[in-house]
Amino acid sequence: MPDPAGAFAIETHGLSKHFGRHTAVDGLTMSVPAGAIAGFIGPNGAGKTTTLRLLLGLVRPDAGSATVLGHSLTEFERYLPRVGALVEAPAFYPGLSGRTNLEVLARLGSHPGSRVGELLEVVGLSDRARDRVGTYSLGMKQRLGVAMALLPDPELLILDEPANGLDPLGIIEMREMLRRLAGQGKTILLSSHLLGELEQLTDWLIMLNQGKALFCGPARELLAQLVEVVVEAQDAVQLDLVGRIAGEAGYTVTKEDRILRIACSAGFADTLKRQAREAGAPDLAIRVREASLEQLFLALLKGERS
Ligand SMILES: Nc1ncnc2c1ncn2[C@@H]1O[C@H](COP(=O)(O)OP(=O)(O)OP(=O)(O)O)[C@@H](O)[C@H]1O
Repeated sequence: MPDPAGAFAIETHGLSKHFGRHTAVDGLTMSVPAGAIAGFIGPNGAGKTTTLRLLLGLVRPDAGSATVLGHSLTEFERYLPRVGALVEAPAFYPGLSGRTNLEVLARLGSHPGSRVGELLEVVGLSDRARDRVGTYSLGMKQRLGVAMALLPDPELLILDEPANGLDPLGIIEMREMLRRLAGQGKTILLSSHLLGELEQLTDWLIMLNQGKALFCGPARELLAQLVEVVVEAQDAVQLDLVGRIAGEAGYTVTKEDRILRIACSAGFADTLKRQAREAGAPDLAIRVREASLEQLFLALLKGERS
């Protein structure tokens, strides 16, 4: 959980990065509280990887400022030793075992080699630690990449799509591992397109679009912005009527057999119930529940584009 003292592990103010005439990060202001598992979401090309690379000192900003673990981006040598990252596909020696790869990296980075066994355990690779990395599956390589990021025993972990290419079991294992690491007090910032996964894992969310933050705050707060109204009826005419009311109000309506799902504000859910009754559709079963992160994501993007 985020640090109750309210300290931020990451803060950016008006951070910008251009590539030629293209603006990848556009005056981005965001924060990640210490101790949080923060999800970084946004459509393809929103600027997530570029932001993570800026935070890691891999590219320099054109404007704006940021602090990581209390130090300005310009003092990256002061905070980078306390940060573990998996941003680009990690490079390993394919002919060496997972264990030897980590031992070599520990020696190169002057990290204690005694941590290697423990880290292989943490990422669930102990059984295959003596096999050559060239024989590892994509998921095993991802987990070895996380072990590599953990070598310096970092306070902050920055992971770009760590569940990329993992099978469902691998995704669950990654989730449990990240929870364990957060339980040790580490701050984790991870980008992902797996919104259902982030919904289960994160307590803080940053949603990026075209290099700007559409939302930055507690995940609960974002999820509370939208509800899902589920309307059931035997009579298709009544369902169509409700669908029309919601559609005319600009909300997205999904229809499945005799069920309508409408992602809308809590206030509109009450309006919808009343209008449906008044319009002569009294036999509807209407339930209101919290919307999913995926619905919110689509609603926020739709709002931006309209
Ligand atoms: N080195 C670069 N040179 C030129 N353009 C770049 C470079 N890196 C990123 N971009 C551009 O900046 C924009 C943001 O890219 P970025 O990789 O940060 O997005 P992203 O949110 O991580 O996307 P995805 O979800 O697809 O990984 C894109 O339009 C991309 O083409």
